[in-house]
Amino acid sequence: MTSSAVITVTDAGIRFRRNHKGRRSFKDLFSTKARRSKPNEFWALQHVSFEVHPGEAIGVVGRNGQGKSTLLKLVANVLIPDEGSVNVNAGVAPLIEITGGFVDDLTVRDNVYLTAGLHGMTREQVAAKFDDIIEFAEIEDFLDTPYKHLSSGMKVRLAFSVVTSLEEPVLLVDEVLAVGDKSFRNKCYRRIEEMLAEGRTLFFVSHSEGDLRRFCSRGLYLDKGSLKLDGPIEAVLDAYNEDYPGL
Ligand SMILES: Nc1ncnc2c1ncn2[C@@H]1O[C@H](COP(=O)(O)OP(=O)(O)OP(=O)(O)O)[C@@H](O)[C@H]1O
Repeated sequence: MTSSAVITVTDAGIRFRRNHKGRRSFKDLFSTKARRSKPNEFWALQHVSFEVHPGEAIGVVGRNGQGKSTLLKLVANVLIPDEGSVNVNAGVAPLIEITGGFVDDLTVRDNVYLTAGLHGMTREQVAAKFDDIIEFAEIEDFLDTPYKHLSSGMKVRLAFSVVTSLEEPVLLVDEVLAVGDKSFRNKCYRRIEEMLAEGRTLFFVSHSEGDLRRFCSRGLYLDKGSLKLDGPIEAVLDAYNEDYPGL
């Protein structure tokens, strides 16, 4: 790892089971690695290596199911690789799986405090930002509403607003901009641009070429669980379009 890298992924691999019945048994916990059963396992990612430097904006492209979200979860430390390593030496604000970080039965207000608190913000720091977070999400009238009663668009607004208010150097965004309406999307674009101007590092999964070209200078192209290409975003999109014309 070079000293300036903020993310270093070295020969990382992760495998999943295709069905729940195939889950490892309790007995497997006590078996040696070689003797464990491996029903229906497959490698969602394998032999993935790259480094990211502070301030880079990286777009992750690939067809459905090729490991993009899995890669972001590895960087967010939500998943641990089965092979190789993923080192992230900065705080990460993850906007991945929208409903992930929020608690259904807590109110909007409590969820904001909880999520920001989990990322190290004090109550005072959250209080100072609270009105801005709610105003950006445009959910002033729902502060005491349980999170589960928000519409799906409102959930996205809240998640985007909270996560981009965290003072973490690395921002992970997985396919959320497609969900909001047009005016909200434009606000999100401006906020991402502000964050990039501040020198933060962006990891961006999207199926929108326009969004990828707008924010990202570098691309990672995942195909069949491998990192097929790591290069300038234009070259990565060209390669992807060539492999899968008309998508
Ligand atoms: N927790 C899990 N358990 C089992 N399989 C999983 C799990 N998470 C992901 N997978 C599988 O791993 C593969 C990669 O999934 P992933 O969500 O990373 O793809 P993706 O490239 O983000 O796809 P999309 O563009 O559809 O969002 C898929 O085959 C998916 O079914």
